[in-house]
Amino acid sequence: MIDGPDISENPDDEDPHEGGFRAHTAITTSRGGPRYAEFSEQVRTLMDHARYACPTPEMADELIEDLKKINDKLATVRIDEWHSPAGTRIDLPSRGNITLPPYEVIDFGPDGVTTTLTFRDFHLGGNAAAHGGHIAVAFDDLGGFASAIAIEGVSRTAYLTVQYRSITPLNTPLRARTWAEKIEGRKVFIKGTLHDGDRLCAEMDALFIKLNPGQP
Ligand SMILES: CCCCCCCC/C=C\CCCCCCCC(=O)SCCNC(=O)CCNC(=O)[C@H](O)C(C)(C)COP(=O)(O)OP(=O)(O)OC[C@H]1O[C@@H](n2cnc3c(N)ncnc32)[C@H](O)[C@@H]1OP(=O)(O)O
Repeated sequence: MIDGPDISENPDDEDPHEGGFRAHTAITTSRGGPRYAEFSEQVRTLMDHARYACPTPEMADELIEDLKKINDKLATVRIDEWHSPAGTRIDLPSRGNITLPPYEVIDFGPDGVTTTLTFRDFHLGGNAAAHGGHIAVAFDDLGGFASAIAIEGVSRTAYLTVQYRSITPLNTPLRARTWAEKIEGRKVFIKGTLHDGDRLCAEMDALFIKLNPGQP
């Protein structure tokens, strides 16, 4: 049975994973410890710098050694996707998922989800503008979020189209809104907008399908 969010801090307390998708959306605020937010921020900053860095060959040698050490350390604490902090820490930008453009939820409910979304240096597409693919990534997650709220269940994206209306700047707090426009059986039609102040940057039109119990 697909239910709403599961309030659980202890991974052992959670329902077992059903089918190919999790049956409950875990809500956690302590996984990864009190400094997990700082850890995530350091990873994002690393990606920002890496995007623009041009190391000398000597520095590349050093960086490779340093990064190897960090990767070896991280490899010792890898766990499964259902219990990792990334994706479940609802107190952090984008639920602690560093692969997503960071957003902070301002409001969510039956009318949809409103967030402040900031594309970083590593989301560069070209000419100081955000990459269109990253904009679609943000819409996919925020569309899935709005769908989850609307149907109180888990859905997958069947299609997602983005109209890029004007340049989306980096390092600028933007306003993203997604909402369910219509629900027909398992079909959840989601709309979204992305604004820089009053200026419309992009619009999204998507269909999410509510998953059947156990459906991957
Ligand atoms: C206090 C704070 C609380 C915070 C709480 C936080 C909550 C946050 C919650 C959540 C946030 C996370 C959000 C993440 C979101 C990410 C989502 C993704 O990226 S998903 C990965 C990409 N998508 C795929 O990989 C799908 C691949 N495709 C499939 O698996 C299937 O095709 C699927 C499931 C989409 C549909 O398959 P079928 O077998 O279940 O259903 P069939 O029968 O084919 O379709 C059902 C209906 O939909 C229509 N349909 C299906 N696909 C369509 C399409 N592409 N275009 C138009 N219609 C389509 C069909 O014609 C049918 O319509 P008729 O019922 O006959 O009217």
